[in-house]
This record gives sequence, structure tokens and C-alpha cells, in this order.
Amino acid sequence: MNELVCGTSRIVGCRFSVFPMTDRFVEVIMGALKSVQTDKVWIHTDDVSTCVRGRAEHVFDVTRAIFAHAAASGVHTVFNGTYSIGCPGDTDADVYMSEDSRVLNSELGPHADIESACQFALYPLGTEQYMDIIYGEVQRAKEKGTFGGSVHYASRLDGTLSRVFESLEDAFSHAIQTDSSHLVMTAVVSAHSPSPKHRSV
Ligand SMILES: Cc1ncc(C[n+]2csc(CCO)c2C)c(N)n1
Repeated sequence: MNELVCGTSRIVGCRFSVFPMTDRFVEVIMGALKSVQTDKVWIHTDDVSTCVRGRAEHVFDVTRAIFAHAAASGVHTVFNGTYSIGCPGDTDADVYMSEDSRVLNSELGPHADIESACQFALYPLGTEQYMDIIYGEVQRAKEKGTFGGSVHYASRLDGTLSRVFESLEDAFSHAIQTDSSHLVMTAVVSAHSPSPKHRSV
């Protein structure tokens, strides 16, 4: 019962797409979706995006692994995702909340070292302290060494794919331990971009 707060489940969800910039996009996307172990999450793919829902650790494990597999193709690949927790009425498939916390895709091997650039934004909803929460999580990324600067409407993270996703998971999971009952985080992660870092055009 402690999974239930304010009448809503603490189920975490992410709706995301990966965009491998190659003519072979169908095999890269479908190959990534098939290679990843998704038994501990609710997952549904359509023509626009994929949605995964379940415990936070599995949602981050699965989204990171799908992006890592797609990026391992070596082509410029972008992940665009929206993570959410506490969305009122998000109780469908609550059965996945009783999975244990052992992640199924921790062995990313060399894919984990792919250099990645990310722009992310936290939206703590329903709290007046939202700016403190955002500043706190930016500070956490600075301390980890992944923070890459502020841009309009987002903060930048640079580093290996696994360190960037660690920072995203840290920001999300710490921000929900504050009094924010509903939190949204957007993230765009890019790998193998031919553009130099921070270039504006
Ligand atoms: C993670 C993820 N899920 C779904 C799509 C949408 N999509 C675009 S092309 C394609 C394969 C052929 O239909 C699919 C499923 C995406 N881009 N990334």
C-alpha cells in the first residue's frame, strides 16, 4: 500500500523515440527494441514512439539500453523522451510495481562508453518550491561532472552514455523525493553527432 500516495500510483513512465539517422532506421530501431530485456516493464510501441511504465529503476534501465543499442549502430542517433511520475489516473498496469529492483540490462559493455550530449529539463508540478528543486538537481550534475552549461529552457549534460543517463536518473529520483507529487522531465540525448559540441548552427 505504500506504493500509493495521494490516490495515485508511484508508477514511472517514459514516452520516447529514437531517431537513427540512416536509411537503415527500421532495422536499427526494431533491433534495439528487440535486443533489450523488457520483462519488468509495461511496454508499447507505435508508429511514433514507445512507452515504458513500471518502477523507476526499470524504466531508466530499459530506455538507456534501447538508446545504447541504437547508438551502437555507429550512426548519429537521437533519443527524445518524456519521463513522468504521479500523473493522476496513471494506475493501469500497476502489477509491474511489484517486480523486484534487480535491473535486467546492466551489462551494456562498450555501448556505455559512447560519448553523448544531452539537454534536459525538470518540471516539478504542484509545488511552489519548483525552482529550488531544479537548482538542487543542476548542482548535483555539477558535482558529478556531467553538467555542461545552461541553455534556454534546459540544462546540458555531457559525458559517456552511462554517465549521462545516471545523471538523468539521479535528477529524476531525487526531485521526486521532495514534496513534488507530480514530476515531468524531458531529455534529448544525442550520440555520434557530426556537429562540434555547443555549435549554434
Ligand atoms: C523507441 C521508438 N519507438 C517507436 C518509434 C517509431 N518508429 C519510427 S520508424 C519505426 C520502425 C518501423 O515502423 C518505429 C517503430 C521510434 N522512432 N522510436
